[in-house]
Amino acid sequence: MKTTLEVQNLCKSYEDSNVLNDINLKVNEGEFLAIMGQSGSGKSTLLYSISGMDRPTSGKVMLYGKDISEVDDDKMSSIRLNKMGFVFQHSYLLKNLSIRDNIVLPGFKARTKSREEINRNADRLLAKTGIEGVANHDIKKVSGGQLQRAAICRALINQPDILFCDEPTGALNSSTSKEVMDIINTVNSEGTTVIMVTHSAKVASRADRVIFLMDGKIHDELILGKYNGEERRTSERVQKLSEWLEKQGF
Ligand SMILES: Nc1ncnc2c1ncn2[C@@H]1O[C@H](COP(=O)(O)OP(=O)(O)OP(=O)(O)O)[C@@H](O)[C@H]1O
Repeated sequence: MKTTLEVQNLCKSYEDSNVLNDINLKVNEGEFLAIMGQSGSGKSTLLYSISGMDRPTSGKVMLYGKDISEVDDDKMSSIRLNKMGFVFQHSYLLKNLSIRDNIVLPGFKARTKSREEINRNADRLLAKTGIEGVANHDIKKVSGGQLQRAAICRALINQPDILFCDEPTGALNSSTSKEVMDIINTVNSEGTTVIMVTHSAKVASRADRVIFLMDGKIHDELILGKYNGEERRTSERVQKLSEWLEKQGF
């Protein structure tokens, strides 16, 4: 199995506090990894340090075998634009653009595909996420769930190798969360590697593997295997994960 991302001896400090301490982690191609831990345990710091949004203090981050921890800022921006997609708790869509224009923008910025191809990709993503009906709407005139679907489309417009998600359902109600997680599972089942930070056992139960951060280290991991959406198995996964989280003191 191919390794998409490998983290070697990663440490991250802010002034005099060590947030991450000698993290080693391999994420396989097509894997869905969830990162959990108490508030302040360093989950977002880990996500940002491995996705080039922030720099590790020491250690290496290898993307398909190439060290990206020390590339210059321009190269890192290009890697983020072309190889990585990002979804956060809030959609951060641009207010003066329509849903569709927000989605195609990173496609035009990347300058690797023709206008026609970018538009075709946008149409495919809008249909896949069920928001084609609001494509030309102002972002102030759609629901929170539709905004988050649009954020997922925008993250996928350049067909990234990895989708990084930081609390992607944190601002959504439970039925909208389920719909957004169904989309993320579909994207993953089509081959995109997903790395997601979440507080929620229900959301993390969609992942293949969950790691638990404590004291700046990976304290434990739980293998859940591929999610198949079947109701009974979903509740078994949540149950197994909740018991494991209880053991971690969560
Ligand atoms: N830019 C920064 N400067 C200084 N300290 C920071 C910075 N970013 C994060 N920290 C500190 O690093 C620690 C880990 O923060 P981080 O946001 O990664 O935790 P988290 O597990 O994602 O928390 P939460 O679940 O509350 O979002 C915290 O103590 C935080 O105060």
